[in-house]
Amino acid sequence: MTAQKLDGLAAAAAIKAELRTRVDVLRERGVVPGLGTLLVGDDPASRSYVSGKHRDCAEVGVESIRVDLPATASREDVLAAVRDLNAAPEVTGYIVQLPLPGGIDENEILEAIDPDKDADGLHPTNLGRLVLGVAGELTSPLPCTPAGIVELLRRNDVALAGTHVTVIGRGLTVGRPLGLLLTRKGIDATVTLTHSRTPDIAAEVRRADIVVAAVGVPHLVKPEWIKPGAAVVDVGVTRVGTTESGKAKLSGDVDPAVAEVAGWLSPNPGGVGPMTRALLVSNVVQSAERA
Ligand SMILES: Nc1nc(=O)c2c([nH]1)NC[C@@H]1CN(c3ccc(C(=O)N[C@@H](CCC(=O)O)C(=O)O)cc3)C=[N+]21
Repeated sequence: MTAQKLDGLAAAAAIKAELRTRVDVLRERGVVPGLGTLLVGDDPASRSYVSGKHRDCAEVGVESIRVDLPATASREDVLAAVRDLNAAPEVTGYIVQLPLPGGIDENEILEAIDPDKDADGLHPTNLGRLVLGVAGELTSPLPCTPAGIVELLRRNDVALAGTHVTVIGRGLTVGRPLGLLLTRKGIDATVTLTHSRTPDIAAEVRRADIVVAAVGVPHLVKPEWIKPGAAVVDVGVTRVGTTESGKAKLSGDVDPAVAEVAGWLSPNPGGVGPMTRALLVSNVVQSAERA
């Protein structure tokens, strides 16, 4: 057996096509959505992610505003840049690329973002709205990777209601908010949220209908762990070296042999990454529509 591919590039392209129509409607009303990015330092992976976000915006007709600070920037420099982005009328939503260089308190920076311009859905007010709103429509921005995972499954007709989902990883951007999202009314999955101190992760994965791996441990998830036919979503990426031509060699959290047991598998790259970016643009368009 070989798993069906959860194609993130295809799903992201469909979402971006839908967003383009919404952006055209906004522009006719004189509203131009704009995404700001704040990047501190020169980590090559972060640079490449930020460039990808600007490319997506251009495809959809969203303006983008790029602010880059050197790795030596102080807490005050970063807070000043955040205040400028909060005040800039052409920025309808923005992100502060994580991780920030050591010594800068990320939570303090996230709290300084205007929640109405929080394109990542990581401001405490918006995370709080996700906690408070178990049912009904949420108009606040959702964290992009969790929302992208749910969209990727939905667009591939992988049912969520009544299923058991095991999430590996409790990080701020994926595991923790994903647990909240999947247990909302209308989605109705049952979630086991595992982490580095979980005694037997393999046992928690074995009973899952859907597995989401978001830890950044190369090939952690083994085929013997997977219930035959389960859907497996590979989120983590780790640089494991460089090719002869100098390109980064990347490894996901899922052993490729899982494809022989799983019913669905998201490739990595080409799975969750493009979905994260599409949902980011979606948050920016949504905030421009609200304004
Ligand atoms: N405030 C903040 N928000 C984020 O959303 C955020 C962040 N900080 N810090 C880092 C992580 C990582 N992340 C990725 C997004 C897209 C790809 C992506 O599109 N990857 C491509 C390949 C990468 C490439 O071609 O360069 C793929 O999976 O196919 C990867 C990683 C967002 N993050």
